[in-house]
Parts: sequence; structure tokens; C-alpha cells
Amino acid sequence: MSKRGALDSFFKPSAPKKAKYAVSTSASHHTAYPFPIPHLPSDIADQLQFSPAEEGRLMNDQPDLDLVYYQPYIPTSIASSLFEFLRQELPFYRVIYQIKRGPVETTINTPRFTTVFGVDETSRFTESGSLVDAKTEKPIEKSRYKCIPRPLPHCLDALRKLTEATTGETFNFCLVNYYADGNDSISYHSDDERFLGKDPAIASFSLGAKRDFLMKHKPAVPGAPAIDAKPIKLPLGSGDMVLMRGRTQANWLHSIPKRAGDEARKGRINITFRKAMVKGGTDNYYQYNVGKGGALKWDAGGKKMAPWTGDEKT
Ligand SMILES: O=C(O)CCC(=O)C(=O)O
Ligand SMILES: [Fe+2]
Repeated sequence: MSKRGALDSFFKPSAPKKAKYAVSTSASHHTAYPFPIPHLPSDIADQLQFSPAEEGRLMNDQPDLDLVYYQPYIPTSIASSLFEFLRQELPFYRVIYQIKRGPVETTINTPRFTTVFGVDETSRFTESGSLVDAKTEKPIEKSRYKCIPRPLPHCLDALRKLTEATTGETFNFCLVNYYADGNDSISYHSDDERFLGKDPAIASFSLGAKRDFLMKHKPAVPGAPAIDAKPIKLPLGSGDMVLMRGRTQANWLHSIPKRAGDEARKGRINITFRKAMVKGGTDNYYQYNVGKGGALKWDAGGKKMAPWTGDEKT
């Protein structure tokens, strides 16, 4: 390119960036999806089969801790295109909900974007996307759920199958978090909801920006001896996976704190696979990860999540 040409293109408004992956022509459809969700591009799907890229490292040297840490699980060659693909193609939500502490109602603004797919063990999706009872195979009664459950799209189901094969666990839910920058976070909590059953296994994937995953043991119950456990910091990189299992959820808390610096300007996606045993789990997950607001979709030009009106080109 001549000097002139280089300068011209420097001052011209930049053309929309070329997609960082080749969009597949086939997609997953469901009445509860705001828009169809494309299947994985074939180069990503092909390379994904080489997962896990590294052996998992067992971390069980502290009280009640049982982790397997894959650094990375997703081959490095596709981690960034898988991140771009999922950010662009999944519907996200910014959920707002009220909690009542005694007489006081507080509004909670979830400090990250979320989405969820799946249904608990009492039901299953047929090929056509309708729900049947897991035992009788008959269509479920309308009153079973307050929410409208959505099946895992093909692109996330591919990762679920691999994860099941690696871990020997089974999963029926996929929750996705998108942290737009270092201001988005998740505060200390444990995923020990009763609807997951005792000692649940949760596989947690990271894509995009590096963020610290902090863990600390829950405090000892009053009167019981102090627990000799050191806090943990895992610097989760793109493609990493942490399998949390056994007594971990019952005894440890985890969080992704806000962060500053270079990595904080980039987005990060977290995907967790879980298994909900009862219908209350389904309503809970949709209430807190889809909520009542409209869907958002990544606006590549504006580089942000934007309300999905249905008029946009998919
Ligand atoms: O983003 C992460 O790595 C953790 C997410 C998490 O803990 C959750 O969704 O329950
Ligand atoms: Fe969690």
C-alpha cells in the first residue's frame, strides 16, 4: 500500500471488522431463543475434539477441597475464536431482581451479563424442543415451570459432551457469564443450592480476559475448632477449566473480584455446566440468569452488548 493509501485508510471510518470465525450455515432454533444460535464453525468444532489440551491437575491438599484444574482445557489455537463466537452469537441478559431482607426490599443489579440453557432431571427436551416428563415421556403439565426452559444450543452441547467424557460427570444445565470489563464481577458465594443435590460437580470454563478466581474456606461453625485452610488464587486464563466437586461447594466460597489494569479492558466469558435434580432448580436458574428483561446481543461495531429488537441482521 502507498503512503497515501495508508493515510487515507487511517482517516477513513474503519470498515466493520471481518468476523474472526467463519459462521456456520446451520443453527439451533427454539421458540424460547430470541434468535437462532449458529452451530460451531467447523474449524472450532474440529479443534475442540483435542480437548482437554492438558491433563488436569488435582488440587485436594486442603480441608474439604477437591478441584481439578485444566490449564488449559480448550486448545489454545481456538480459545480466542470460541470466545468471539460465543460473545457474538449467544443471547445475554442483565438481570435485575428484588430481595427482601426483613421488611426492607433491595434492588440487585447483577454485575455481569448472564444467560442459561437446560432443564432439571425431571424433564427432558424432545428433538423438536418440547418438554416431556423424564420418566413417562409424556408432555409435561403446563404448571411445572414458571419459566420457559430452553435446550442447550448445539454449540454448547458439544462442549458439554466433551466435559462429561473427561470428568465422568453428567450435566443438564449450562450457565454463561459475560464480564464486559474489570468492573463486572461475582461476589463470594458457593453453588451449593439444594436442587443440585449433595456434593455437586461443577465444570467452570474461562475464555477471553484473564481474571483471578479466589477461593476461601467457609468459617468454622461457632464452637467448632478453627479450620486450617489457606485462601486460593487461580489466575484463570483463556481456555482454562476448573472442575469443582466433592465437598468443595459445601465448604468453600469462590468469587471473581473486580480488577484494574490491561486485562480489565477486555471481556471474559465463563461457562459452567451443572446438574439440577428438581424443578425448583430450573425456575431458580432462569429467574436469576434470564430474568424478565429483554435479550441483549453483542454489537460488534459498538463493541458492547445492545438490546435485541429483532430488526437487526443475525
Ligand atoms: O466466572 C467465574 O469463573 C465464576 C462464575 C461463578 O462462580 C458462577 O457463575 O457461579
Ligand atoms: Fe459459582
